[in-house]
Amino acid sequence: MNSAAQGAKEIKKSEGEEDEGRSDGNQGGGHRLWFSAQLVSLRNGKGDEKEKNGAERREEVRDGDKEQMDTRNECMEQEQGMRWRKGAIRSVEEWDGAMLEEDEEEQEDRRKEKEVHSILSRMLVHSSASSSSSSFNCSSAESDEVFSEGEEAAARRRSSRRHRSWRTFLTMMQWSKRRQSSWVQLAGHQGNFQLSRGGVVLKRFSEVEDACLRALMSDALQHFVPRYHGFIQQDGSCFIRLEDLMSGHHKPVIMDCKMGVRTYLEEEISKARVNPTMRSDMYQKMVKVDPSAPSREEHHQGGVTKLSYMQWRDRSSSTAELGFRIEGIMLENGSVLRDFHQTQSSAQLMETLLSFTQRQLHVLRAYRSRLLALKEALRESQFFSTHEVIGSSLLFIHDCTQKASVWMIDFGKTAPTPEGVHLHHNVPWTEGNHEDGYLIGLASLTLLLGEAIKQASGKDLGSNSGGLACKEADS
Ligand SMILES: Nc1ncnc2c1ncn2[C@@H]1O[C@H](COP(=O)(O)OP(=O)(O)OP(=O)(O)O)[C@@H](O)[C@H]1O
Ligand SMILES: O=P(O)(O)O[C@@H]1[C@H](O)[C@H](O)[C@@H](OP(=O)(O)O)[C@H](OP(=O)(O)O)[C@H]1O
Repeated sequence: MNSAAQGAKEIKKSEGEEDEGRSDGNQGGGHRLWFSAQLVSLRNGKGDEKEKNGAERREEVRDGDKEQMDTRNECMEQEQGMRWRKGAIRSVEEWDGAMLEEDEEEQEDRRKEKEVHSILSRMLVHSSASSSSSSFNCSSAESDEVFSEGEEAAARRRSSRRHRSWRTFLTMMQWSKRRQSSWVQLAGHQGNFQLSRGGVVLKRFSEVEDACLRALMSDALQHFVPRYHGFIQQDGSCFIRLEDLMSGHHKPVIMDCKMGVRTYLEEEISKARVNPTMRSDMYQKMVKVDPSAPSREEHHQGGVTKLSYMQWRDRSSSTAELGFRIEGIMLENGSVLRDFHQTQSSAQLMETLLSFTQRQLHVLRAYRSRLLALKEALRESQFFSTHEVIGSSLLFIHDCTQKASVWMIDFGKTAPTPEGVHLHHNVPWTEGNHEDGYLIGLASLTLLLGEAIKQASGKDLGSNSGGLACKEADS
């Protein structure tokens, strides 16, 4: 086969793989559809839902925006003044009663929670009152031996009820465990997120991010960004409401890659020049990773400027060189790895990608296809051509089913380019040119995934079987 034919075959294959990769995105779309329908229903006060197409959904976001305009200014004021309560993630129970909108799924969740508590209390009471019940005899055959004939019918009923209760209890505990353990904040400012329900996460309001998400909902990139559901005010704080990208995944395996050749804004350079504030927390983080990193003066002061810290982070990781870095990974068993500060070389990164995907070819291919599709969407995107994308991440998510997808998140430092500046996104940054190097990072990741696919093709152990030892009902 000549190389052109081979190329064509590769492209065809990629398209097929892309379908696979998108199937998750589409499922996300299905979820979005459902969620939007709930919002419409709440607004119209109607129970009957109609499926809505993409255009209608976008319109809905705009309607929601109109309704929320009154509180937006207040949120922006709060953003300036509010001191964020560190570690403010609250439990599901504490969040109860606090949501502005409670949809059917939320009501069902609440009902299940109450049932779990009531079954649990009943069982504990029963268990302490009766020694025989402590072993939870579930077999009716065993029960037959224990009960006399006269009591048999009632005993059977009791036993069967107990059996059902126990099974329901186990199912609910599994459900409860899944709900509580499935969400993780892998990177970023801890305490920035709150648990929510109905496939939504709440993130601390930022005017910059709010503006980006609004624009993105009708951009060519919309299928690569979590659905934006506007913002809410809660207990005096404002949150943006985002589609929970982990929702619907069973034991998700996730990776956060911060994109671009730099993670600081050009204005942060000017700020550091005019008013160089020493940060002792950043100095501590720096010496923990590399005691020789601070200069003699910084050691003496026990502090570094934020700019100096950020530049060191970019240089000592793969950011400056390859245009992205790994911020964190959560494995299938829930363990979280965040120590990638000095993961810098292509070899280290590829090894990490192979471990993260457990060398599963279908996962590696789905990720690569999704990145190729993202590249296309970025080419068409009006948003991308007019914004400097700094500190934004790609969130990779897969699980033991066939789902694997990549999403753009975190637009807190993404700003419109200054008048007259046109970005290429794939050329080196020099101060004043505002280039972010986003496409350099995307190309590096795509290349590394390609290499990983080659490596895994030789040594793949179980790509067709789903790879990970993960069953739907094993939790
Ligand atoms: N829509 C989402 N669905 C599921 N998880 C999310 C979503 N958005 C963010 N996360 C999780 O939260 C983490 C941090 O997200 P994000 O980067 O937006 O936070 P941040 O505090 O703004 O970060 P930074 O401090 O780098 O600006 C991600 O790594 C991911 O684990
Ligand atoms: O990842 P690390 O090494 O912990 O360092 C943090 C990271 O660079 C964040 O991007 C940055 O927040 P911004 O991007 O929002 O500036 C934060 O600054 P901060 O401490 O001033 O919030 C740093 O501490």
